[in-house]
Amino acid sequence: PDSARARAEALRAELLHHNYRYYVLDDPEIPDDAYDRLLRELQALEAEYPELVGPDSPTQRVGAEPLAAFAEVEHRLPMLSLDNAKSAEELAAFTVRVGRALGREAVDFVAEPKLDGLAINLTYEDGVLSRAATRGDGRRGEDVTAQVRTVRSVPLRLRGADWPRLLEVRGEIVLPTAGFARLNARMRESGQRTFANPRNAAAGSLRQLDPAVTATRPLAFVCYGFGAVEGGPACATQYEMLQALRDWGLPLSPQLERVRGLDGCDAYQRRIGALREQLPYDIDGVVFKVDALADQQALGFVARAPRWAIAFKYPAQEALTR
Ligand SMILES: NC(=O)n1nc(-c2ccco2)nc1N
Repeated sequence: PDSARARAEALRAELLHHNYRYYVLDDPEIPDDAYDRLLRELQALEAEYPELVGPDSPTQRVGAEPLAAFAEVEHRLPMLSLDNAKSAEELAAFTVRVGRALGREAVDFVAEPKLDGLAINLTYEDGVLSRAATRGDGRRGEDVTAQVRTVRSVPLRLRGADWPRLLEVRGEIVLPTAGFARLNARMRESGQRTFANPRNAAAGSLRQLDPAVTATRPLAFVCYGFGAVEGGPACATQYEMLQALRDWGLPLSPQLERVRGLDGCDAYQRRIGALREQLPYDIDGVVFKVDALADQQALGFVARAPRWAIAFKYPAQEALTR
């Protein structure tokens, strides 16, 4: 059934594109019912010709039967933890230390909000999502592939071209504040325990053995880095690498910026601190990373935290009665 195969491939490509428009760009091109009609046509084709079903098919978001437990997986490269700066003085000390170690005055940093969710590692092989794992202890985490496949802003297949044959993407799964309130209301109605905060709700939703339950939770994904990379374009800076991830269809923080020196970092942390309540999800600070990858290599790490990055933390938000 070559015509069926061709039709299924065309539908898959079209549905992946519309999923990207809606869930990653938040800018759909077609109405929901048109999307559902395409999805139902593909589901019917795949039911008639099961050999057409691939792991990147949008019909395979809510996948297999739940496993009895989570498998453990080892990250190809450890997932780092971040050193904290809790004051403008400590942030200044970080930028001075970095400038001195690099023998340079104004160092460029990549700056972004520090999302307060669950850190995960996505593995794309030949452009197709092959595995997702929690951070765990930094070296080993839990295999949550089936659960992460239900998160619509995680692409099942990379867009664009010349992506690396192996690409590990690091990011945060969050439960946006609006969805968190709706979820707790649903939990109360069904007599279940509510979640204390969106971070616990995201972790609880991902660490559900049954992916069908995860699929009912309004989770979002924002990527902020990469792990093992084999092949693909050579990038000299963190910012270039993040733009490449964006081109391949991965969602980045809208507040991602490049800033210069202490003044740039300080202005950024003030700006995001003023925006904090308006952001759609919880953040517990901002993160600054030295932009040039050669500088990151030169600075290396202390224990597990890199010398080339710092998290500037805000005071904990008053425990809002959500
Ligand atoms: N949570 C969060 O938003 N993070 N976490 C990192 C990170 C952790 C280790 C290296 O980078 N970066 C950002 N934006």
